[in-house]
Amino acid sequence: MIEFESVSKEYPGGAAAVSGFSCTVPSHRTVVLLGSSGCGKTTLLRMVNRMVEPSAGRVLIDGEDVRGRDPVELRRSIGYVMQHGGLLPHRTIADNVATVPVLTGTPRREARRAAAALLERVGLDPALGGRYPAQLSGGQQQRVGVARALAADPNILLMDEPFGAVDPIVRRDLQRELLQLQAELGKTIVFVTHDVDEAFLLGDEVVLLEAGGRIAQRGAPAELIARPASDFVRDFIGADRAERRLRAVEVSGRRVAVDGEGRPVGVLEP
Ligand SMILES: Nc1ncnc2c1ncn2[C@@H]1O[C@H](COP(=O)(O)OP(=O)(O)OP(=O)(O)O)[C@@H](O)[C@H]1O
Repeated sequence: MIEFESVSKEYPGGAAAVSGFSCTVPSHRTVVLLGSSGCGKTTLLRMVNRMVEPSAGRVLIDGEDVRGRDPVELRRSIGYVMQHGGLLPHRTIADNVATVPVLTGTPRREARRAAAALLERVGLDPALGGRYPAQLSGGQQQRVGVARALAADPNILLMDEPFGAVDPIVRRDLQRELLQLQAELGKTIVFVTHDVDEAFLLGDEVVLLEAGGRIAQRGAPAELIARPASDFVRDFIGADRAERRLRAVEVSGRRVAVDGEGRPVGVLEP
């Protein structure tokens, strides 16, 4: 469990990036921090592994203030996936994945073997382990980023717009694979995105942020749709989403759901 207790952050010379943010991320759940650029999502995420120190308030992991933890050891114990993969360009894929286990004492050969299994787990051919990051597609690099974050078998995964830089089809694949992985692994995940659909697909709970890290609303995706707490929430999640009425039409023997303007939104199960 991760607890943010009234955390604030003022960067030198800047306005408050986050003020008085409180939130609990239950163990084995995915909480998505959703909001526009600059609302403080990354700042909040990085407070968990002490890449950012709060100006006030504290962050607890399983009841323990992270300030009492050695930052290097803390970072190695938490998986972190960045938007552009953050892979080391001059190391092979296998070595990128094996970096933290090797640093924490796993013999290199064993770490490489584990890396190959992890690559498979995230849907990559383990033979890619011998390549360098630049020899992989963007989507493949993101998968490696996830494998690397999982390598030390952390309880917590921090994911900062991990699928933001890939095309919509690959993005969809990565999202589904993450759901599958999470169903198997049950990590405690904090996932940052500005994409409403991604947040609603992945989040057990969504925390919608306004400027300055203020919580506009938090809840299960369906709650945000059913009862948006303000006009801001209504607008952010898609002004018409809550009001959109769907109806079914018959097309080539299947029932297709269409919205009020006749746009198809999906096929209904028989
Ligand atoms: N190292 C820093 N020094 C000064 N100001 C910073 C620093 N990092 C972030 N900020 C400012 O703090 C605010 C919040 O930034 P943050 O990166 O947390 O937002 P974000 O919601 O993650 O945005 P994005 O989606 O664009 O990454 C912004 O106004 C940003 O300019």
